[in-house]
Amino acid sequence: MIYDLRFSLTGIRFSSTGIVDYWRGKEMSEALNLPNIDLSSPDRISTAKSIRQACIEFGFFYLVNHGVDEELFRRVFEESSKLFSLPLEDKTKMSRKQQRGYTPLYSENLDPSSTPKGDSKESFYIGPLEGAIKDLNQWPLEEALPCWRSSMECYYNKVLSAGTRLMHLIALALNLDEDFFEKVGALDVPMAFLRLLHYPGKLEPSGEEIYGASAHSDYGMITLLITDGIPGLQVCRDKSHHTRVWEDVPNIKGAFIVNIGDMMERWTNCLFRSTLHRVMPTGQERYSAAFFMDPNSDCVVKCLESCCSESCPPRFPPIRSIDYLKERFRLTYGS
Ligand SMILES: O=C(O)CCC(=O)C(=O)O
Ligand SMILES: [Fe+2]
Repeated sequence: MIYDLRFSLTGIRFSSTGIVDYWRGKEMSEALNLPNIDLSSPDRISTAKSIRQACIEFGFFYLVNHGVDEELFRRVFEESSKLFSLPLEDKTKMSRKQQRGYTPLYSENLDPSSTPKGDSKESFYIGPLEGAIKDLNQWPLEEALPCWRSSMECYYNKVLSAGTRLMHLIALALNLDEDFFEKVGALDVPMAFLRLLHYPGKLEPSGEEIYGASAHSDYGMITLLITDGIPGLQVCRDKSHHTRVWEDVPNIKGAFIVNIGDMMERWTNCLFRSTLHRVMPTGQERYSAAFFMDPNSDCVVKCLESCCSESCPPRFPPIRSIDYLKERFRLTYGS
């Protein structure tokens, strides 16, 4: 028997894979209360401790006082909406190549075990703006969208700078020197991707289970996400449990929602968790922008000494960042 009470935002579903999904909605008092991390706090030691706690407990937190102003968030969403409103033919001219450019509706399936159709979202990726690979980016024609490229470049650079400051605190949170991630070469030219996302409100009727983004964890070091405030994002804190409990992540205006990715989980031998999350369609159109901050291609991600011992050996072998990312993209897109 399949119960699908998805649109009530509180429900239970027994899927064909035998995994039981249960999710808590707004009506219940237990809305997920993620910690707030203040990036500009002068008390860096206490901030690092709070980050450590948040990464162990949730793998998610809000980041405030990060130096990227709300007016720029607004501009990003305005320009993003202009791009997704272009005729499909124009968007298709910028189709995803080398992980840059446009991906159409249903082209990506983050969790093939749950839904064969693919996710109901379209997206646009912007890769590193520095180094030899900067020219791989694709941009809409300036005549069509005059302020588009400059707005996105400005946003990319500002989030990268906030993300780099956050990585210093994450190093402190792991009892490492604050420039540890620079020293291991993760941040020279980080493989940072800005991904604009658009979830259409109305979907064509389908007999299949459709997600905005099906259950997944992010691949890299950290992700800094902003949303337009429309709900839908949910996390499952215990991915290994047979019953998956999904909790809504409320938006906080002006704050980044930060989460730990799989490569950080590998670095920390699962001390910091890369938490499963998804986006449920609510019938409302939704925009978000995820900034995936991943290590420089050649950086080798290897269990930190402070995170392993004889009784707790490394769970993953060392891997080069680019090799790990390529494999994950291959599994997601089939290419
Ligand atoms: O749109 C969102 O709120 C989350 C998107 C996401 O998780 C992703 O693109 O990896
Ligand atoms: Fe994600």
